[in-house]
Amino acid sequence: MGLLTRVNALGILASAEFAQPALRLKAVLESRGCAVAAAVEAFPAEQPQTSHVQAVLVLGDAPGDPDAFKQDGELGLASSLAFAAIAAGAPVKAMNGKSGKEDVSSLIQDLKELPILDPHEARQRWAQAEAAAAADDEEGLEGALESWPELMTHRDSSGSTLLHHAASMGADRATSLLLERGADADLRNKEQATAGDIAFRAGKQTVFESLVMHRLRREQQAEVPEPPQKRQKGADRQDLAPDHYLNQQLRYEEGRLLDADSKAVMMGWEAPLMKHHAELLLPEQQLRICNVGFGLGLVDGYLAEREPSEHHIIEAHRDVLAEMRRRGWHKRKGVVVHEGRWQDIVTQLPGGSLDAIFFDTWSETYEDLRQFQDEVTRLLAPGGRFSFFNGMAPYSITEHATFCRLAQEDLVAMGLPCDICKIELGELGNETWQGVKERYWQFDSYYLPLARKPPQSSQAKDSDCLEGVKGSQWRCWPEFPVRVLDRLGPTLPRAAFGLD
Ligand SMILES: C[S@@+](CC[C@H](N)C(=O)[O-])C[C@H]1O[C@@H](n2cnc3c(N)ncnc32)[C@H](O)[C@@H]1O
Repeated sequence: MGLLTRVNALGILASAEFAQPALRLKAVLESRGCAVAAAVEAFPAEQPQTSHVQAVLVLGDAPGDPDAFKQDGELGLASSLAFAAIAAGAPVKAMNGKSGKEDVSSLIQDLKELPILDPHEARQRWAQAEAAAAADDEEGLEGALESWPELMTHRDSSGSTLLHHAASMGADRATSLLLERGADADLRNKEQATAGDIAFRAGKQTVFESLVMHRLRREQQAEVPEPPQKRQKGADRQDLAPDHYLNQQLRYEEGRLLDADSKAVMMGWEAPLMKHHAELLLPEQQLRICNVGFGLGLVDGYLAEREPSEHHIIEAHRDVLAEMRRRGWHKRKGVVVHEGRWQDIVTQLPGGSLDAIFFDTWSETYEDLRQFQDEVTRLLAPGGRFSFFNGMAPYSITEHATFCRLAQEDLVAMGLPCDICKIELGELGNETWQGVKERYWQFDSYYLPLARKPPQSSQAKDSDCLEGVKGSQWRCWPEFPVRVLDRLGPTLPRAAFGLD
């Protein structure tokens, strides 16, 4: 009861037998100024009056229809708000059975009689918790959360949670406490920034790292991978099936390769990056390289300049293969073009037959990259190098750092420690993206991964990652790949990347 008088946004999940009490309760709460997102089984839902809820009431026994709350539309929206709040640590109260119905009735009665919470008092409670979070006052914060658990899911007028405030001040103990209590680190404020993004902007490395690692551990524990976050260049929310892309007609225009939907498969601005990848993959002549994904042929051009003894190219798209033929790649000395998907080709290449591998496909997810990495260990000769276009999750630096670290952890587990070379890319400018449906990159810094298979001989130097290219900076494993002082440039809205 105390809780219901304090929250100003409540979620209700009710089974059909509790429909009437749930609707009466909703009406009385709304009359007291509390926004309600009610998902009532078998009852048409109204648009929730709120975008987040602070506490959840579960009314009734299990719903008759197991999928009752998963539907599209308002019912599903209201229930997903409630489930998200539960996941974010919101207090939950359940009432069921005959006594539950009686309890709801008396609750309604009591609410009608009770004075409405003084908004000034509510603001004071929030201010107290926010100050404790920002000051890294663990005890004060714990006390506030014990008394008012709904503060865990409260948002202020900027849409920020306590975790955002702790992160902005670099309050690491408060951040850990909030995360331990289930605070949702994915929540975005009105500027679409997560707590991690805020820590980055505020220059708080320790808190940034702990939020990234928290996100990473969740990712690793997720039974079902979360596709939108595992976004390789171009993979869209639905994770386009590769066949779909392969059946599209592509067009080469003004230094770009576009798909049928005008999404950019590859763009000329990546040329300096491709050059860096090529230089680092082939530090000397007469090495054996395999590149996956020809695109504009930029990286292959730079690789060829370094005179490899064998140059394998795997390419799946007929339009790209036609362009390669037109440009004479099939007849080049030392070049072997493998026509088809890498998934069907790499297993046929002999183990230990390559000194370097580059991977840059399109419309594939992190899972595909990980699957490819399984083959890399087998294909590389001792001392061999592996790199890939690192365009993962470009819409948020926290997400990007999470995937950089995930890839590093996956690679090291396969015996391929991976260093990161930070390249200053500079601002790309809006004009770069004109005529392209969605962006696939935004940061002024690029985190180039270079994994190496340990050499057999003990004489091999292991410091050669530090012989970086001009203007580069190395973060050698296990150093953290992203630093809060790295220049990123202005942050773009997620819509620029085709996300909500
Ligand atoms: C981003 S482009 C590569 C750009 C290239 N690094 C360059 O420097 O121009 C991606 C390429 O991967 C190809 N591709 C996509 N999926 C593939 C797959 N499963 N196997 C082989 N090639 C694939 C695409 O057709 C496209 O040519």
